[in-house]
Amino acid sequence: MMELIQIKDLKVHYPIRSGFLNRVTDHVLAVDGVDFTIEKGKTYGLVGESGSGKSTIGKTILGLEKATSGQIIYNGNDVTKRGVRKQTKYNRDVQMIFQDAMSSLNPKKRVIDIIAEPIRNFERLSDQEEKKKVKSLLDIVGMPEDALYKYPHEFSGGQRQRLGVARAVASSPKLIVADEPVSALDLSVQAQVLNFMKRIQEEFGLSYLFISHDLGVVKYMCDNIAIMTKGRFVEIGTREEIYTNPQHIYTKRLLSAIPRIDVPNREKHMQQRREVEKEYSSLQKEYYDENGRVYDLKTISPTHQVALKHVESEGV
Ligand SMILES: Nc1ncnc2c1ncn2[C@@H]1O[C@H](COP(=O)(O)OP(=O)(O)OP(=O)(O)O)[C@@H](O)[C@H]1O
Repeated sequence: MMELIQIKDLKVHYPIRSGFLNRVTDHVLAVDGVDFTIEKGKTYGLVGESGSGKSTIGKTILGLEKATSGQIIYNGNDVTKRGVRKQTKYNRDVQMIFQDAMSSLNPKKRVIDIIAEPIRNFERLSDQEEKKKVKSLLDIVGMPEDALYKYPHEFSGGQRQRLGVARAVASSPKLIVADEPVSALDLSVQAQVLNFMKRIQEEFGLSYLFISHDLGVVKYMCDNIAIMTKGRFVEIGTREEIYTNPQHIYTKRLLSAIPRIDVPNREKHMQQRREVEKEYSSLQKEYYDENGRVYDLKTISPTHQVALKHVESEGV
């Protein structure tokens, strides 16, 4: 395996301020100690429900949020340090695609300026060269040349997402953080966008960090997957492992929630789902870690890095 970027014991805690002195009284443990590696040319999926900390990991890798502790190692450098990101090609090598291309594309700018922006940040091209480059990027994402001088509102949601991808690949990145890239799109358009994201991945040898709450989409896109809840990974594995042999009740529960449209198996699926829900709700025992923090069984897993000690419900 060829590793591109390594995340080590990453924690991102947001301060909560209160009282008339506006003192920090507590912290949201948005990301609370995760380890993973994204390989070259592969897609790493982060799955979990709203608020589990997925976006915070993405933003911290992009340098938009500050790590509280831990390391992000890229080409041997720890890029959680701002100075390191500036000195290296990191800011150029790591780009993003957002869920909502409408709000991430400047409505007052024309397509040529939107897509050329990352190029302008990193290299000086003549107007001619720049135009040629933007045209080729439009071609790569399957958009016509006459898009050059149009504005974002003149396109459909799927087309805007293509423009977002064209901008993300403009600086020839190595990694793209894609945060819910298709969630706002119609199902038929989702498939198109996912397919050309795959095509571009092959063409450029790109890696993706693919963030989604949709296990159907993740199965289609991701080679390795981490299931997240409350700032921690409860299960990590290859696509095969996660989908054919899920270990953690939380993963089983997410999988059983994928809607089934094949009618003959629907009743069987509903039965499995009821069983998972029953198992999930019957787990009342609690665990605590070395700092005395208490966890539900729901939120920890066999792969948990911290040695958790078991507390019988009656004993606490
Ligand atoms: N700037 C912030 N200040 C304080 N708390 C924050 C901030 N950003 C996120 N949080 C909190 O951190 C936790 C993780 O949020 P995050 O957005 O990473 O989750 P998520 O899994 O991406 O969810 P979603 O899919 O809804 O975006 C949540 O409890 C959220 O309320």
